[in-house]
Amino acid sequence: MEASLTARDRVGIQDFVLLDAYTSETAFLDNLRKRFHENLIYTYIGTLLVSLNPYKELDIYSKKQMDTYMGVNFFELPPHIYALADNVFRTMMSEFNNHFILISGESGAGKTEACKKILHFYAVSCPSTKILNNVRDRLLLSNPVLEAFGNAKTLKNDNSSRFGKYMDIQFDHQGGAVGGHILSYLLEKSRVVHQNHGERNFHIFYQLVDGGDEDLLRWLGLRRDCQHYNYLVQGDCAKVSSVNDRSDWRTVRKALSVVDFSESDVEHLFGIVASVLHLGNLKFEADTRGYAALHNSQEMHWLSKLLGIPAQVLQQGLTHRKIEAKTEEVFSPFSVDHAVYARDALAKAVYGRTFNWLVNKINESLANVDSSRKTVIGLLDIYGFEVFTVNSFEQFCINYCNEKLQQLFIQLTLKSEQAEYEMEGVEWEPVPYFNNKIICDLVEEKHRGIISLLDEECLRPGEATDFTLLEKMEEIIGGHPHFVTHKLADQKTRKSLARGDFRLLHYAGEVTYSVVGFLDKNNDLLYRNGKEVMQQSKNLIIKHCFPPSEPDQKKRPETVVTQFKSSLVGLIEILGTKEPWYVRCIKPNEAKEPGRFDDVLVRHQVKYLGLMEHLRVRRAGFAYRRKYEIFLQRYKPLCPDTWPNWKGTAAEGVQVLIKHLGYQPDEYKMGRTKIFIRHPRTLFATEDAFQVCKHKLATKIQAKYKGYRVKGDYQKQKEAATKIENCWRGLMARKEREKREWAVAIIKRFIKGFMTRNEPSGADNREYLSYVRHSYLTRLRENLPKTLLHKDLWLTPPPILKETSLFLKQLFIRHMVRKYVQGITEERKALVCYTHTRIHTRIHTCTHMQAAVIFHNFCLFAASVESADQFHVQREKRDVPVVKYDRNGFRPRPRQLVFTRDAAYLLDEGDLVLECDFLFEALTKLSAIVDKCDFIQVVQDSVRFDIQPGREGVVDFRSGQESVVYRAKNGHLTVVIIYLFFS
Ligand SMILES: Nc1ncnc2c1ncn2[C@@H]1O[C@H](COP(=O)(O)OP(=O)(O)OP(=O)(O)O)[C@@H](O)[C@H]1O
Repeated sequence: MEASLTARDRVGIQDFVLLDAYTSETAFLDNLRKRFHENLIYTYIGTLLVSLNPYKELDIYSKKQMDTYMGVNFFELPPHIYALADNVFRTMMSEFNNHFILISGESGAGKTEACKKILHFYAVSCPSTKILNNVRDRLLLSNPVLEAFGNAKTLKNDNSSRFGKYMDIQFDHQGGAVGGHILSYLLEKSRVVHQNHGERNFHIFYQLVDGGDEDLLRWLGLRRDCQHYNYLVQGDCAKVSSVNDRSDWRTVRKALSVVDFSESDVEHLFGIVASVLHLGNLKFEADTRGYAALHNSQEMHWLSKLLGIPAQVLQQGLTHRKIEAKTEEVFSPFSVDHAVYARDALAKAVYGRTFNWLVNKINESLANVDSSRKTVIGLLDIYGFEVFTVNSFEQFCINYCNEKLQQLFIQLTLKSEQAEYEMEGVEWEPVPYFNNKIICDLVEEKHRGIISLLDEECLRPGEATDFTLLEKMEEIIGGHPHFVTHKLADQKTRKSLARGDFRLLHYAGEVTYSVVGFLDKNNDLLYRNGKEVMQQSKNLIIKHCFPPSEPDQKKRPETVVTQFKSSLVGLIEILGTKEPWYVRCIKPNEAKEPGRFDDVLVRHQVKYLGLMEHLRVRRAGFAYRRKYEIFLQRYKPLCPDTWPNWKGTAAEGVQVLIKHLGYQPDEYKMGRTKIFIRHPRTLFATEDAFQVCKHKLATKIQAKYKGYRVKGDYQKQKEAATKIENCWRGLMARKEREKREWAVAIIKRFIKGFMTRNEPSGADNREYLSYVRHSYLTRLRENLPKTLLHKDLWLTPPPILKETSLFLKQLFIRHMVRKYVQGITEERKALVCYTHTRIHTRIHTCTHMQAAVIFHNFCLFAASVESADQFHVQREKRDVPVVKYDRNGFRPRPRQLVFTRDAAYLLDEGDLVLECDFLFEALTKLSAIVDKCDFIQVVQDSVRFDIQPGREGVVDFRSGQESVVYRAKNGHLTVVIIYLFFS
């Protein structure tokens, strides 16, 4: 409710308790009308729910709506029948006590619909198991059965309940619906034999005739034609557009099997329904003596068959009354009128008792088999106050019932108000209200009450009539302030009262009753032999309804009003032990039209439902009361000390808050757990202040929330990033470790391979050797000698590749030679060829003498010459390779002849080096060719030359066993063996 305080101007106030002008009927109506036009059919008076019949389907009863209301605080959502049902259920579950919901209102106001909505809510919201679903189905399906037998079309309502109904739903400790029990009150039996124009008999008759299949109708001796039956045509409206008898018949048939009716039960039940129709068609004619005689042998045949009573017995029972004298029984014949009366009485009795049997049968099916502890919610769907133009015995009973319920309401409400004040420690303030006990007493007081007087008149011997009853009432209760008759009334009032009327001033308003028919209806006489006839029935239901040992047969049966009074006492006892909840239904217009709000009609009902009275009681003390926690939670933003959080107790918080708001001491009271606010205006002012502050707060909260969300997102992202980083690092560390392990294994293998490199290839060194091989070959490829002259610079092989290296070297030299030769130009070839030929030619002519002249003093010459022959031969075969050397790597060797431009630049690039084994011969030949004997100087000791300008070098020549060149300690280049230097 708090949530909707804001919308109060547009849609009215959701709780009448908050209506400032709570004593004004007009203000009350205004609020109802405002809400009704917004399709808001529910409004509270505290916890009482006022319900306006919308006469149209509203989308407020869906499963979604049920879910919305389930488990939500009563005042948090807009008023709804589901809110009430849920609140009752939750209170029952938390307090483990019994409750009842009293649904009242005039005919067509929506009581039965409200009852069904509550039942549906429980069917959906309660826990469900197979067994519970079974009970649930029975509870739900008992409705169409009861409606078929107990409802009828009236002028006010096409589906009017013609009985009061109290239904207990039993719940186990977990909230599952485990059983149910139904009590019915005051079925309008007279409808069986008589209907006003525009009204119908009970639905079941039309359903059977219209919907029953051919075989069934044939078996029951019925025609498919309602017009054929006297009991169905008096209202002249057997067909109603809003009622589909055929489909309702199917529903009822199905429901009967769900609520445990056996085939035989169903057979007997419809046998009785058909019997009532046959009874209605019985016609009496006066015989010659003026006594009633029966002629419809056809109807009698079917009656006899369906009720299982011999036709003669039936006939006798319907046309004679049994009179018991002292020693014998005498049958006195009926007049036609008496016979008709007896027939109708029998029809009413049969139907009425069958209805009771039906209720009992349903109760058997709903009975809770488990005797464990259970709590109960009762639904009382009972007629509201009835005020017609002509009010009769029925209205008297109904209005009496409402007086009793109002009594109960006052007791329970005031009791609970008082209990609440006491519990809260708030001083009890007496509530000014009208106590209707005085009217209840007027009706039910022993010996003096209307009921007593009525019964007395019914039972007393002599000529008692409705008018003698009226006189008696005038005599005994004539002075009562709530009773008036034509005779007792003042001049002004008398005009509105007929002679046979009496008026009661009920708590809800005055009602004028016509005394005509009171005695008859109260007697509801079924002649004794009518009962005895029925006791012979073979129909099991009739047998059950008319037991042979009916208590005290000889005593007069209890009158209707006494029975009703006793059942009401029973009902009040049942209700008195339970917590009350109320639904008051209001009919907005007589035309059953949606959207039409008839002020006069509604005002009338507001009055007769006692809503103003109810509101007065509720408002007697304080208009508003709430738990401190709830109040503080809503209004704490209005005080800087309580916003955003109050650290102390809720009660202290509320105290601080209302001090800040400037509440005056007489405006409120602080209870133990609740704050009580006397006037709605105090609350509304607080609410208005809250609305103003709410918008500012909303902006703040929104900003905070956004910040919080962003922060939250950032925090989440950060956490995620840290997680990813950790994972990544872990992964990398794992990889690094694996890499290292792998490297260590490789290095280990390498070292082991190195250590065993000279051993034969095996597991330990296979890899290493392969690496060595690969490495050597790679390096070799990159360091191959560039020319033939550098062939000795061949890369030293590892031991395992010595052989391979040698082989490769030979291959390479051969390859180089081939390349060199291929690279010699034709010109050069010619030159080399010429030189060779000249050397070759001249060498033969070279004499030993010439050589001796040139090298006469050279010690090695002789040795060389000695081998001259051999030299000759070999010389002819050999080529003389000419090789270019680079400066750095070259050391002249014996048998090499270097042609250089300048001795100072020995072995400059471009010098020609001639290598030959027969050096002396070659030089002799050269000297012969140039024809200069002094061309060759043999230097024995040492020779000086310029290494570079200004820097002098010395070469010392020495003979020795082995030809060696080295740098001596004195820095001179020392050449051992034969060395010839020429320039
Ligand atoms: N909440 C509702 N929503 C829609 N229609 C409704 C509602 N309540 C009642 N009605 C309509 O009003 C009709 C009469 O309602 P209902 O039978 O419940 O009245 P009642 O008070 O039980 O009358 P009676 O005392 O004659 O049995 C329903 O058949 C239905 O058409």
